[in-house]
Amino acid sequence: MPKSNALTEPFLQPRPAVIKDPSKASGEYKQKKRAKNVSGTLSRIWKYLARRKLKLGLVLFMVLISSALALLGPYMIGIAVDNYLSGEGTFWGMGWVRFLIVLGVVYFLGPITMFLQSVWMIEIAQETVYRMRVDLFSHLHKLPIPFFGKRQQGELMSRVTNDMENVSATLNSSAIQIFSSILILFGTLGVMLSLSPLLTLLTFIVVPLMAIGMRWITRRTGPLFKERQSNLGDLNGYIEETLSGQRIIKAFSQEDRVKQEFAVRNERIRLSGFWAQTISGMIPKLMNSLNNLSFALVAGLGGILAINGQVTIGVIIIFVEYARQFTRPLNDLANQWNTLLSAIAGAERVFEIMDEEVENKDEGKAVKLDHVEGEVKFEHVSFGYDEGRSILSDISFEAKPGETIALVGPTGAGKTTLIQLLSRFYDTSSGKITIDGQEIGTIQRENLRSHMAFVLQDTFLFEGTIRENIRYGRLDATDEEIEEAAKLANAHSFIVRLEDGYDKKLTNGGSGISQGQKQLLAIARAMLADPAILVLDEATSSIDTVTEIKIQQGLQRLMKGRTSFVIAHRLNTIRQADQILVLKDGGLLEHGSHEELLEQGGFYSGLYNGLYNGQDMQEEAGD
Ligand SMILES: Nc1ncnc2c1ncn2[C@@H]1O[C@H](COP(=O)(O)OP(=O)(O)OP(=O)(O)O)[C@@H](O)[C@H]1O
Repeated sequence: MPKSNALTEPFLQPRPAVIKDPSKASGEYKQKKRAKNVSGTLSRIWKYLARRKLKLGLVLFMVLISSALALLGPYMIGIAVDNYLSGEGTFWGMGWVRFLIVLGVVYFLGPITMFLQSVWMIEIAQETVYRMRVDLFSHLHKLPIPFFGKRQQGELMSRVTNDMENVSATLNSSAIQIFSSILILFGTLGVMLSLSPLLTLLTFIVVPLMAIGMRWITRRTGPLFKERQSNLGDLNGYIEETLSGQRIIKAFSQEDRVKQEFAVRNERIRLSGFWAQTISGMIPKLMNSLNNLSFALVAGLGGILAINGQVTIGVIIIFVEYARQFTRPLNDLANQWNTLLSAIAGAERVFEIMDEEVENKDEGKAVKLDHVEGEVKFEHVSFGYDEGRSILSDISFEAKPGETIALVGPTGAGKTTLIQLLSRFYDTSSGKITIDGQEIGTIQRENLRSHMAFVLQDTFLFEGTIRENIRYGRLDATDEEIEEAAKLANAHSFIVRLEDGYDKKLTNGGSGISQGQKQLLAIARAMLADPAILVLDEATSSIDTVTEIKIQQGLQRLMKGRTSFVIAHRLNTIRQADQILVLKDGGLLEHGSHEELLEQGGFYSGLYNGLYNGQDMQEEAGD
């Protein structure tokens, strides 16, 4: 049996329902804003940042310089005024021209250092987030199928996009701004105290008022912003749901109802957004007023102190400037703090995924099979998705290389589950499954799956050309091999009739081609992969007779010489199978060829002789 080296089609889990209201649907979403382990998360972010230690050092150096320059400018002006008034004529030992030049340099260098620190920090931030994104994405793809079964797709998406974006934005500016704000704040305080403790006290008298005012406002805006976020999530979920359910909405003429529901959700955002923005818009006004109050106090009381000779005019000028200056970092700190906390929470959510155990964690000692004949054995296999609920129990059978095994049974009997165990998307609870005598638990998962191909009912096509989609079966296949596979699969004739032939671009999961054509492509893909073991889920949807015949022919060629497991719906397929496994309630009820089972006169023969009069065996079995 030839060997393939690529999985032909991911064994898709059914798409989880879209979150209607993320704040309700997932407890996790609610906790999103707060990190549980801030120091642990910060140290992990640091590990990424530390790769650019040198540049980071430069950034910090620039922050120090720019903060020092921000303090120096007003200080120099104050000194100059004092020295001028006292008629000293020199300023720090300099003539006024030199002094002005130095002052000019101080004010000129300030923005330059800020520009440099910001550009370098953006570079570090973008690289850090780039690496984190790469790690997260590659980790996501190593996670086992059960992980995806338990998670909301939208929620996972939001971690890769929103949370990463949050981290990115914060690293870009907030982190450095917070650091610089703290430096300026303490620097200002230090210089002020050294000049006049009394004036410092006067200047800072407004700080508690600011704190009280800010607290009053944020207490009101906090819940409003949260509500707005949650409403936004709700609206996003609704838009996603209605877009993916477009056909159903149109088919049931639900457009008006959908519009009304959208309007209700949209209105909720408008209201919460209005109040959140209006109340938070009061912050700058409050800050401004208190700033002016501080200015008046320093100017007025400072004047009295100056008359009494306790401080100089220059010192008052320095204080007036600083008073204006220190509210900015205070403001920044208040603004950036929340952003920082939410970014840490976002990073934590990203790391949470990275900490999930990967599928091939302990595969170091696992074997790799270069060649597979296709002998498959199930020995007393039992399994349950959740503890305490058995789905398959004590299944035993043997498939010889090249045989076709039809899986028959009512809906929910466990046919898909059996296939999932064979491809090790899930591991058995007890018993063992072997391929060519090798227990599958001891084979590297990727290697195991490379010997299998899947043709499922719902063919998944990626955005790209038809050629690329077939090549998914084996990435190193030549164009000739792709065409050869398409010919064998009976897909070639329809492909060449398309406008761009093999180069036709497929979008939206292959919206431009029919269901039957999609299946032909899936067969071509599997043909190209050339696996020893094949998994087929026969389509139940009705396809026109000509295409149906083409699919059947393609499948016959594909199955030839390969061990094939078919979740069979067509009587023909079932009749021709070497073995039929009749599953019922998770157990192997009957097992044998079509003739043997008819002779047994059991469930299968009952189905066949009595109930069966249509096309779909599984449907009848379920009734
Ligand atoms: N990811 C899962 N987690 C929990 N239970 C599951 C999961 N997938 C399937 N089940 C349950 O396992 C049982 C068997 O499902 P399975 O999909 O194997 O049946 P099936 O025979 O393939 O049905 P159908 O013919 O309808 O596709 C069902 O009761 C189903 O609810």
